[in-house]
Parts: sequence; structure tokens; C-alpha cells
Amino acid sequence: MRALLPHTQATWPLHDIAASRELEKAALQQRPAHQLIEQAGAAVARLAMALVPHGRSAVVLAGPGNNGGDALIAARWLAARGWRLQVYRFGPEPAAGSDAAHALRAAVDAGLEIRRGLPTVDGHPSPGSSAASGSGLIAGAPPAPIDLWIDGLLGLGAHRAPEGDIAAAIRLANRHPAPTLAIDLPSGLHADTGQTCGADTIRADHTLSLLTLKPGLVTGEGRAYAGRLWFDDLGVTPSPATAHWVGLDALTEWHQQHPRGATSHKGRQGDVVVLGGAPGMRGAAWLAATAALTAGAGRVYAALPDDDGQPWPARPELMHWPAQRWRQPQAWRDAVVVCGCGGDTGILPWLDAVLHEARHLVVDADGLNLVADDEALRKRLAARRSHGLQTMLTPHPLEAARLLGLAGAAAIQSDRLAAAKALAERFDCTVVLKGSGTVIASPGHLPDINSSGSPALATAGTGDVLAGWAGGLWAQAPDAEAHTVARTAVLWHGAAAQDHAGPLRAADLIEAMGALRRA
Ligand SMILES: NC(=O)C1=CN([C@@H]2O[C@H](COP(=O)(O)OP(=O)(O)OC[C@H]3O[C@@H](n4cnc5c(N)ncnc54)[C@H](OP(=O)(O)O)[C@@H]3O)[C@@H](O)[C@H]2O)[C@@H](O)CC1
Ligand SMILES: [K+]
Repeated sequence: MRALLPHTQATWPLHDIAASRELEKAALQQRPAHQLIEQAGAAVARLAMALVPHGRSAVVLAGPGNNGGDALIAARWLAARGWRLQVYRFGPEPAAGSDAAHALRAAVDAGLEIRRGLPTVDGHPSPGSSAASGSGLIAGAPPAPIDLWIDGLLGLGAHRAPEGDIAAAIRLANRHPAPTLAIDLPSGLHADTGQTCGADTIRADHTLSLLTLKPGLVTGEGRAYAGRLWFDDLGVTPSPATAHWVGLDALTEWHQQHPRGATSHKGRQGDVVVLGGAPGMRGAAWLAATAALTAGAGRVYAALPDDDGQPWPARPELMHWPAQRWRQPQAWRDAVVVCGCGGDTGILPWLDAVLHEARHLVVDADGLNLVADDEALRKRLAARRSHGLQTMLTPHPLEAARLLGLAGAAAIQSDRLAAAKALAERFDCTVVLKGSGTVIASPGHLPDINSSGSPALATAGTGDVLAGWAGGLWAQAPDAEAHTVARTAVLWHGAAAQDHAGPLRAADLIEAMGALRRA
């Protein structure tokens, strides 16, 4: 069993529902009946004991499927170690011969009292309870305080809004101050999308993902509901992943593969041109350009619409880019162009040329919106790869929706992995779909979900920093795949913010990212 959050050093394979079901099926065929679910329940009990070492009392919520089966087996183990348990079961009787039926039978045989209805909380019948107040494991014993809730209501099979007693039990656990350990998934969270199935979802303090790590735990709303993440593969060799959860090892790999040579000079570190920063939005271009510089690019230019030639505040290293230079593609087609970044419509005159010529192009913010609004530009973008040109798009969900012609961000958030893959296919390029659990998707690649980052990044300008940083890395490694550059930049960006308390100003983020390299 491994603790994965808040920091994961390693990159982990992720398996969606279909792949998890396949793996479970194969593992079940290779093992004696009910062995796998026994292992799963024992793993839950072990974690429960580790989490509350002095705990002696838990409420166990067991749903109708095998997630409930895991919970009943865990309850058996805990009872055998002297825990006082209130065990509640929800839903119909399990099918004869199923793992869930085995777990129920074994729990009853072990003398556990399995109750229906809603739990008694610290001796008081819960509001709306449809059952008489419970006494716990031992009939007649006084109600004990609760040290832990074990959530085995719904797991991989959750596909519709919890209702009735299941929904009420979720609300009860969420309201209660004792911590909750969710089995496999917080009940009500969708394993593939990380979206809630309805209004009631367990807000877990800990989640123990079993057999496979599910993408829904690490993107969308997953991080908000899963709490600290744990993983136990139950000794089963994983099948090929459907995505990866990228850990800090990918950053180490980048540093090893791209050392700054002892004899390096600025001419070898590549050029970046930031096209953006319309009047009133100069700061966005300043942030992107400063990020590219701090990432290590040799020369960084800012191509500002209506450039007034004023020097940059506190950043004399940045150079101005005369507009007429766009007319000479030979002067810039080998640079990385980072396009968007507060450019408003001022970048429009050059956008077509940039899409047509730039060998390495990062498109962010206003660049994305301008492309979304113009069919000719969309076609130009989609054709780039066939001309040997590489592109990285860095949309937030609303920009992604505009690019896909969808009504709003919710249409993207409902399945972030699918949306990122669709965008990557549509425009034949690498897509960085920002948000909690940023998704990196490229044609011919398994998608990656970033593991680093924190709410500290939810401030103005951090997107400009990401685009600029990606450009800066790419300038130094022009042969690297866009996907690898994107994954590295996103990981770096998040890692620098990881332990920051409170909001992180974008300019400070650049400094933190620079410091991370030196660390
Ligand atoms: N077998 C093994 O060895 C291993 C099993 N493992 C464990 O099994 C879990 C998957 O088990 P599972 O497939 O039985 O799915 P699970 O989520 O328990 O429940 C499905 C049931 O819930 C019902 N249901 C769905 N939504 C509902 C709602 N909103 N409100 C009410 N009911 C709802 C649904 O009914 P339906 O909607 O289809 O009518 C169906 O009856 C997995 O997460 C892991 O914990 C692992 O430990 C590895 C080893
Ligand atoms: K659960």
C-alpha cells in the first residue's frame, strides 16, 4: 500500500472503468473464489488501523455492490481486533455466489450485527433515520463515539445520482467531524471523469484506491473529494494503462536529458518570441516573456501590438520586436513563438503568418479565442502538423469549449480526458487542458494527468507563466516532442506552487520555478 498524495514522486499508470473491469476479470480468473475481495477488505482494515491507531470505533457504510463487500470484510477484520462497529448495509440483497454475497455471509458468520437504515451518530438517532437507533456491534452496548467512517457505499459502479438512504448516509458522514476513509472512490464520484454523479458525494479525508488508480481521483473534482490518496494494487500485475498520472520523476528525467552544457552560450539556448501584450495587457506578455527567460531561453523578444518602445519594468533582458519583422519569416520561423498572452485582437494581423510558419508554436488565451472564432485560422492550425510544424495549445476549460464549438466550460469539465483528447485530434497537436488535474493530450500518445499544483495557482497571470515557460523549455530542446515539453512545463509550474500557502502572485511563481531548478 502506498501513500500518493500530497506528493507523488513516481509516475503512475491510470486505468479507466473499462480497463479496471478487464483487469479485475482477469485477476478473478487466476485466483481462488473471493480471494481478491478478501485482500481488498483486509487492505482497508489495515489502513483504518494505521490512520487512527488509537481508534476503536467506526461506522461502516456498505452499499449494494462489491464496494460494500470490501467494507464488510474490513469490518470483520476490525471487529476481530476489538473495534466497536456500527455496520449499515444499503440496497438489495447481493446475488447468490457473488463476492458481495460472500462478504455479507462472512460478516454475519463472524457475529457482526448488520443494520439497515441510517446510522446512529454518537448515540443520537440521525435525523430522518428510517430505523430504530442502533447499538453498535454488541447488542445492548452503550453507543461509542465515532473515530472513523468507512465509506463502502459506491465504487466503480457509481453511475447515477445517489438518492434515498444512500444519499442521506453520505450527508451524515460529510457532516460528522470524524474522518472518513473512502474505499476505492469517494461514493458518488465518477471513476472516469472525476465529476460528481449527483448532489451528494462523500468528502473523504482518505481514499484507498484498489487494484487500479482511477483517473477520476486525480482530475476534475477528484482531488476535492478524495482527500489523501492511497493505493494498493492487491498484488495484481497491471494491464496497460489508459493514461498516466505524472509524478516529479518526469522533472528529474527532463533535467537529466537536458543539461545546460558548460560551454553553452545564449545562441545555443534558443529564441522565444512572445506575441501578445496589447495596451492595457502588457503584463501578460511580460509574465510570459520573463518565464521564458527564467526557463533558460537564450534570447526572448516581446512582440507587442502598438509597441511604444518603453523598457520593461525591472526586466532589461527582454527585447522589443519591431512589427515589420513578422514580414520576414526567415528571421523567426526557428524561434518558439508563444502567442496569445493578453494580445487581444492586436495580434490578429500576424496570427495567420505565425500559424503558417512557426516551427514551434504555443497558443494561449487570446490566440485560442481568435482561432476559435475564425474558420480559416482553425483550418490553418489543424494543418500545421502535416507541414512538419509542432503546436501546443494551452486552453482553460472555457477556451477549450470555444475551440470545440461547445456551449460552456461545463461541457468540457464533464469529461476532461475525453475533451482534451478530442481537441488534440481535432487540431492534430498537443493540448494542455488546464484546471485541477491538468490533462496533456496528443495524437498517438496516452494522455497524462499532472500530479503537481495547488489552489495557490488560481491567480491572474499564472497561465501566461505556463505558456512562456513551455516556450522557454522548447527553445532549448527543439527536438523534444511537444507532449514532453508540455508535460514538463505543467509539472514544473505546479511543483513550484505545491507548498505555497495562500494565493501565489504570477511574478513570484516565476521566481519559485527558477528556484526549483537550482534546488
Ligand atoms: N470483486 C473484487 O474482487 C474486487 C472488487 N473491488 C471493489 O468492487 C467495487 C466495484 O464493485 P461493483 O461493480 O459491484 O460496483 P459498486 O460501486 O460497489 O456498486 C454497484 C451497485 O451499486 C448500484 N448503484 C450504482 N449507483 C447507485 C446509486 N447512485 N444509488 C444506488 N445504487 C447505485 C448499482 O446498481 P445499478 O445502478 O446498476 O442498478 C450496483 O448494484 C470497486 O469499486 C471496489 O471497491 C475491488 O476491491 C477489487 C477487488
Ligand atoms: K466508496
